[in-house]
Amino acid sequence: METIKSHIVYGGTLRYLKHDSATTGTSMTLSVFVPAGEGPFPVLIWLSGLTCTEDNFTTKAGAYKAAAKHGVIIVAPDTSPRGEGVADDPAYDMGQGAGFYIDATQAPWTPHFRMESYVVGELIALIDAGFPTTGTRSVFGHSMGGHGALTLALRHPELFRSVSAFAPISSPTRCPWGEKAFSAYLGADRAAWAGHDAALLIEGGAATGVYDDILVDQGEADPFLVEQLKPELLKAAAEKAGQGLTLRMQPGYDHSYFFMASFVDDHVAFHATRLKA
Ligand SMILES: N[C@@H](CCC(=O)N[C@@H](CS)C(=O)NCC(=O)O)C(=O)O
Repeated sequence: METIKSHIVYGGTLRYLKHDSATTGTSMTLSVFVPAGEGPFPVLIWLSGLTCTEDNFTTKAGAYKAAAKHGVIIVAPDTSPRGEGVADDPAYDMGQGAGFYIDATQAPWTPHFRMESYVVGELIALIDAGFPTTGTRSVFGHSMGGHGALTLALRHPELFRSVSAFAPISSPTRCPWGEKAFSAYLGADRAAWAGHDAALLIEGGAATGVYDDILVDQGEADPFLVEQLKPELLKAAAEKAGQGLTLRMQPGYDHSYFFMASFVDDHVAFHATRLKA
């Protein structure tokens, strides 16, 4: 792992890092905040949305004051493999910057687009080997990364203590962003899609009894709310399955990091409580 740059913030150390990933077959970038002190500290993984790199959350979310206060490491990976020789698409919602936290099964995406395996395998191992962690972790994210946080937590409940999301794509099999990405990365057979749909996973009882509560914040003035995000599908699924879900509709807030900065302290506290239980 190579350190690109490092800053002290709220007494802790924030590093931008780069490493060669065996999973994606590319160089991958990430940021890691480690609080002051020797630790060990629990880990909170952040997954960003469409068009983002590790930098958007790191510079805009304002999460490190709360992370320092609660003694939590925060890791923010890039949203996809990148570089020459990596498949891409001119659209903002496909290809580089739009990895959707799944392992592609279709050409031309298969060799590098393996973001599920990257996050739950290599990234977790890298952090536990390179930093003073307790070996416990939680996950949260925004939009495409909210979908990533929810689905990875539901698919791998043994790896995470808690999960939360901002404006998640609640049911990618039932919205244009998800239908487009899943068609390309997973193919036309919708049977392969269901296992990567948070609402369907919850409805099917994927992690019932594992997570006491799932915290979701959603801005009511988010331009993607009705067509893409559909938190009502998450809510209906949770009610049907008896899954704890706190969906907070936030009047006036949009889809931006200003919205997330306004509520990120609540999310860090939500996870810190569960990581230290
Ligand atoms: N049309 C927008 C859609 C993408 C978008 O809103 N991305 C969200 C995540 S889904 C984001 O976090 N953008 C980066 C930022 O606000 O820093 C764009 O191209 O920026």
